[in-house]
Amino acid sequence: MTDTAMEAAGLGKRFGRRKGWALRACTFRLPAGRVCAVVGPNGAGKSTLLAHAAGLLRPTEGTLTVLGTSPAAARERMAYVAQDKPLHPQLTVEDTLRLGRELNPRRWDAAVAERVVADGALDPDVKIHALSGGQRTRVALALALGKRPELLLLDEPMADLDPLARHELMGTLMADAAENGTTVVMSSHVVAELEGSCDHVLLVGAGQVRLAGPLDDLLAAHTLITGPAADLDDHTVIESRTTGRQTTALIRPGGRLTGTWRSTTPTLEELVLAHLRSPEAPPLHLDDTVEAAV
Ligand SMILES: Nc1ncnc2c1ncn2[C@@H]1O[C@H](COP(=O)(O)OP(=O)(O)OP(=O)(O)O)[C@@H](O)[C@H]1O
Repeated sequence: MTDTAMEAAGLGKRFGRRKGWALRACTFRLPAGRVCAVVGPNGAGKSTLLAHAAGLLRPTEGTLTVLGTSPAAARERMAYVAQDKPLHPQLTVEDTLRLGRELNPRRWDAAVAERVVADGALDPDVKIHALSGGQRTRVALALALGKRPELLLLDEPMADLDPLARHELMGTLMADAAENGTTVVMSSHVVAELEGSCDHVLLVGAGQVRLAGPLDDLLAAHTLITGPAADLDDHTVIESRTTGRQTTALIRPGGRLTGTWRSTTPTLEELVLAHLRSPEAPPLHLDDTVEAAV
């Protein structure tokens, strides 16, 4: 078993010569056993990255390894829930789980798959095409968890779910991942919900990795300050807003903070929002990759 769940070195993807780069020069390392949030604006490259990890796309340049090997070689040991949750529409819920078992005879955990379906009060005899989007998500997650993956790739898994189902399924997912040491890589736009679940962050913007590392380290590297407008030249300013004489800024401190600033550690949401609003902010890698803080 490797201690690295996913590693990219100079990963780049271009869909056709006339298109721009969907991913470019992406270098990061994700240790095994982490719950990693992949965040970024629409079109940033999150799905493209996850599809590479799942072995559905091949890099134009650079490399991406998962579980210490190529995505193709690791296919049995990982599960991938794509954004559109492709399932066979004519199969019933029960048939779908049976297919999951037949396709994964050595690893299949019927108990967890059946529990996820039962928690949503889904009729096992109903056909997939008759399910709502959220119910289909539940079946897709049941299939993925039933596979007992070492690496679980989830592309916006919660987007279709109502808040209660989202809360309940996130709880199931996190408890299951913790119990089995599963690495989870999950893209999402609902950053506030990731706060209590993820312990690693990959922020992608315009195809590049802008923040990478353990959540606590990334938060600790930033400070949210409020106070009378003053010179911040000694620090890396990610975002700064001044109203009247009051400035609020998210910075990477370059030394001791002088002056009358009130300072706090940002939340994940504050960290992500500031970086989304400031696409020119310098990247920060705290994940042991060769690319150090720039
Ligand atoms: N099959 C494809 N053919 C051509 N271009 C593509 C293809 N898939 C993605 N792209 C382009 O690659 C870029 C990244 O897309 P991607 O779907 O990875 O972004 P995303 O971060 O997942 O976005 P969203 O948050 O909207 O789901 C976009 O510019 C998109 O148009």
